[in-house]
Amino acid sequence: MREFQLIDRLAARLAARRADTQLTIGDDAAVVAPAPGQVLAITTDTLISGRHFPDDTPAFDIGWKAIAVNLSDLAAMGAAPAWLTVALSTPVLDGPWCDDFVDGALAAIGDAAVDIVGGDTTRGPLSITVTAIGMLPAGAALTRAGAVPGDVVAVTGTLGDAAKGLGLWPARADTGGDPDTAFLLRRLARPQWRNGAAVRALAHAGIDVSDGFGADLGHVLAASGVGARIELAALPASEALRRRAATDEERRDLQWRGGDDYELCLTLPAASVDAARARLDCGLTVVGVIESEPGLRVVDAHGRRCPPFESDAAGWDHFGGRGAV
Ligand SMILES: Nc1ncnc2c1ncn2[C@@H]1O[C@H](COP(=O)(O)OP(=O)(O)OP(=O)(O)O)[C@@H](O)[C@H]1O
Ligand SMILES: Cc1ncc(C[n+]2csc(CCOP(=O)(O)O)c2C)c(N)n1
Ligand SMILES: [Mg+2]
Repeated sequence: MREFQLIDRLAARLAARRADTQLTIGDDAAVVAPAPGQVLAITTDTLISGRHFPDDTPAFDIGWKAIAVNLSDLAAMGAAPAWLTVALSTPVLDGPWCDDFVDGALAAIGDAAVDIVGGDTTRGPLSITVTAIGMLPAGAALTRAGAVPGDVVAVTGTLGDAAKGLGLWPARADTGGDPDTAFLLRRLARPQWRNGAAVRALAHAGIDVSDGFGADLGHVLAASGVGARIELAALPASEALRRRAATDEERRDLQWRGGDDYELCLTLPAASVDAARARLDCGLTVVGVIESEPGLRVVDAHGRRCPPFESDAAGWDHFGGRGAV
């Protein structure tokens, strides 16, 4: 297949759904019309084969993940997603692979009113860069800087599943029939972006958990100039992770520093938690409280401090720790 055959094929599959998409794939740039009074939230994330997903990941899952991680960043800002561009670098133009990739991308969008309005296609090592644009009312963005003492810290869904899935990936041929393993692998391959826009007005601060819960919460604390007390035993874990983690220590470590979860970490008044939970379809678990004293205080079920979890070197860093190799 040639480059322009691919683009024609994409254009045929990606008809605009939104009335405010004025010009989509096919020209030098897309043209979109944000609603009056709304501001745009813009984010971009690259996925590199072998670094963000195993080299032998199916095309559908790569398409899914490339979209989901970007929609997760918009969710963390409380923005309603609207437009995406998808830049694909690939060593070969393989029609069925591209069809599966687009199937996965569209599945990650689901029934959200989001248009893929453009992109780029080049030959090179497999990597995908998505830019996502969302809308929200002026002045209403859910930033990392809004946490205030007395807020509770809450997290959607469960933590640690994707990191466990990554550990299980190499032996999946032997264990793929096991439902817990299948669940954990799926959590890695197809992260679910959360409906951050629905809870924007209830929360004070938000971030999505990509690098690890401890590290990403640390970004909120630093930006807000506050600290937090977190109860390790309160971190939400799936039944699959509870069963598949060899020890409680392994489970806690994966939950705290695993990354790739794409859950939302929110700070909000305790009185708003039930309302926020009712607007989400994924659970929302209170794991701690924001305090005025800077720093992270992590306690176990007996109220004892857990210093290893308080280190700020816990998360994924492409140029340090686990990410440096
Ligand atoms: N090369 C770059 N040029 C300009 N800004 C950058 C660059 N890399 C990161 N940033 C900005 O730095 C901030 C933090 O980026 P970071 O990638 O850590 O956040 P994130 O996108 O939420 O995390 P993740 O990539 O794990 O999803 C963002 O505002 C991002 O736009
Ligand atoms: C093959 C393979 N090796 C390692 C990982 C783990 N991983 C890679 S990037 C990242 C943080 C988010 O990335 P970014 O900060 O670039 O958004 C994490 C947790 C993976 N998913 N696949
Ligand atoms: Mg983020």
